[in-house]
Amino acid sequence: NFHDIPLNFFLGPDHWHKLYPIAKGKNQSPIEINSKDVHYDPSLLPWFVGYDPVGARTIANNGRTCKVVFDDTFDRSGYGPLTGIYRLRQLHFHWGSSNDHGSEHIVDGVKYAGELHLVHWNPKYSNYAEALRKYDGVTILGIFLILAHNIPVLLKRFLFYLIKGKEAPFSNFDPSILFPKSWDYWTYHGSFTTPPCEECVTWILLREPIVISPDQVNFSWTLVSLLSCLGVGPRGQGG
Ligand SMILES: N/C(=N\S(N)(=O)=O)N1CCCC1
Ligand SMILES: [Zn+2]
Repeated sequence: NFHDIPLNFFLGPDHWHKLYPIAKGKNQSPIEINSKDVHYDPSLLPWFVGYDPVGARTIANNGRTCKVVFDDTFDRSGYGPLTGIYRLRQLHFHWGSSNDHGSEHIVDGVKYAGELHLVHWNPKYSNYAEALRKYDGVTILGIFLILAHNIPVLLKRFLFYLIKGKEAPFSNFDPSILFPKSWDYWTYHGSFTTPPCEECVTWILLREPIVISPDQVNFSWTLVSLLSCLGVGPRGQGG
């Protein structure tokens, strides 16, 4: 619940280590990617994904972001190129108060307007909580967002429709429809970017950003979120 987040969280990253010592670890995310320091690794495989749209369960506004939760009780959705198939658990967005910042990772000094994160965990562990304690427990797919003019206002409006702290049914959604054309990626080993900050994350960051335009946000998301709040959400063929 929004109010359960300890005050420490709101005091910002410099204070997180008081509750989460790992926040001062050596593999903390986000990082800045400098193209001149990136090494090509021929052993890395192209990555693939197979999301079952029926796996989407709810959409919620936790007061800080919009989060879509998926059914991760069995191998319904997964992706590589890591060892084994990781299960999609949730996706969420990061954005700023204007289009010149908002992403968590920075590329050659560029802050994108936002960043979409798809959080997956390794089912070789018995559950998500155990996966958080393992080096190869979690992988997060990060996609940079370029927002057309005045999108932050529209995103805030979208969040407004998802009444703060309210969760609404949401299904029949395949996140891969949001993916860019190129699936070229950078990868590194890091952590969650907010508490608990565990260093259990293999990051896969797509080099090509996606562009979100007002009509997309203003119409589809708002409509979907409104319908979700009213419990009407997209379901199967019924739409
Ligand atoms: N920081 C996080 N995800 S992120 N921004 O690193 O993808 N999370 C914290 C709790 C569950 C996900
Ligand atoms: Zn995130």
